[in-house]
Amino acid sequence: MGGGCEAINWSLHQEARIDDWLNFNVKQPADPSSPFIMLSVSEIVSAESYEECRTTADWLLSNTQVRPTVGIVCGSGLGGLAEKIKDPQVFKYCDIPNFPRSTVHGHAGQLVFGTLKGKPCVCMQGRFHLYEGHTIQKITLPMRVFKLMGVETVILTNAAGGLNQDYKVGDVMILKDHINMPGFAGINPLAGPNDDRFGVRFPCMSDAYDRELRQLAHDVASELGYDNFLREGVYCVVGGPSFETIAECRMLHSLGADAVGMSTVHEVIVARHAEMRVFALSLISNRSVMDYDSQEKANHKEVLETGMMRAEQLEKLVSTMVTRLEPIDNNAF
Ligand SMILES: O=P(O)(O)O[C@@H]1C[C@H](O)[C@@H](CO)O1
Ligand code: HPA
Repeated sequence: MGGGCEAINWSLHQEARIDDWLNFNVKQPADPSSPFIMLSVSEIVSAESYEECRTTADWLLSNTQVRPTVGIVCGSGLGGLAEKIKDPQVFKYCDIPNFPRSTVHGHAGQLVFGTLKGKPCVCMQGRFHLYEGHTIQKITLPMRVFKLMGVETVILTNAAGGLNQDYKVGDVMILKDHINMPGFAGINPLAGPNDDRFGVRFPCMSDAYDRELRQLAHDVASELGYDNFLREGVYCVVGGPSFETIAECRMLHSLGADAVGMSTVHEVIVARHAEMRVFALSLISNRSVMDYDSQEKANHKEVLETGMMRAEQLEKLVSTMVTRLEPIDNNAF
């Protein structure tokens, strides 16, 4: 291939597709007077990402009659929500073109289509994390596939450590905002050339967590009698997989974070870039260790156990919210 593209191990098929792409997009610039613009591999890959997402969405839509308007992402130990989906059609991630593989215990690794209280849904039973070694484009690919399948609202769940000292294990925190620690080091799913077919170059994140959906969650939780364990706060994402040190927990709390986790934010950024509504909640699976005299130790077993303990209420909360979701009026000003 031409200069400017580092040598990487493309398959023959991919090489052929890239040559086609280069011939179409680079060797014949739209404006003949313009100089050749040699794209780096990352630009080719990001341009490929639209094609990848389109291929994946078309493959899924050709294998199910469901046309989902709601997308749900189940975090560690929270996959039970997918069991509530009626008339489920299940696709294992390993069978879905371009989908990564889930490798974390507590993440089933399958996509479930069906209806939740009559609403057409698609549910990720298991998600992907940077610490598994996936690229940030791969872990957020499902969000773009959701968009291309017609999803309007994304509901994300995760398990997180409680930095806020008022939080107890088993509390549920509605996310009102996030702190993207990896983002400060340039690790952002939107880094690289922007694909206008998904969204704008500089998307706003100050309204990432839909105010109406947060209010709906509070209303439903009150009706269900969940007020005693419902919180609302700021979620901070870190890379993981090691849990945070005491100094890190103290720092993150001083920065305004109420909970710390290893997921969700990257998906939210891509979902908002594509102008889908976002609602997210954290199950506080453990209290972050903030005191050098503490004997507590964060561990994944405790995360999964807390998920099982709170699963029923979380499923009830989310499924009831789904029944009350109004379709987005695309003509509304
Ligand atoms: O997918 P989530 O964010 O729920 O998974 C949490 C964070 C880590 O991946 C893992 C740590 O126990 O659980
Ligand atoms: N830190 C980071 N991620 C987590 C935690 C935690 O304490 N608990 C569950 N996921």
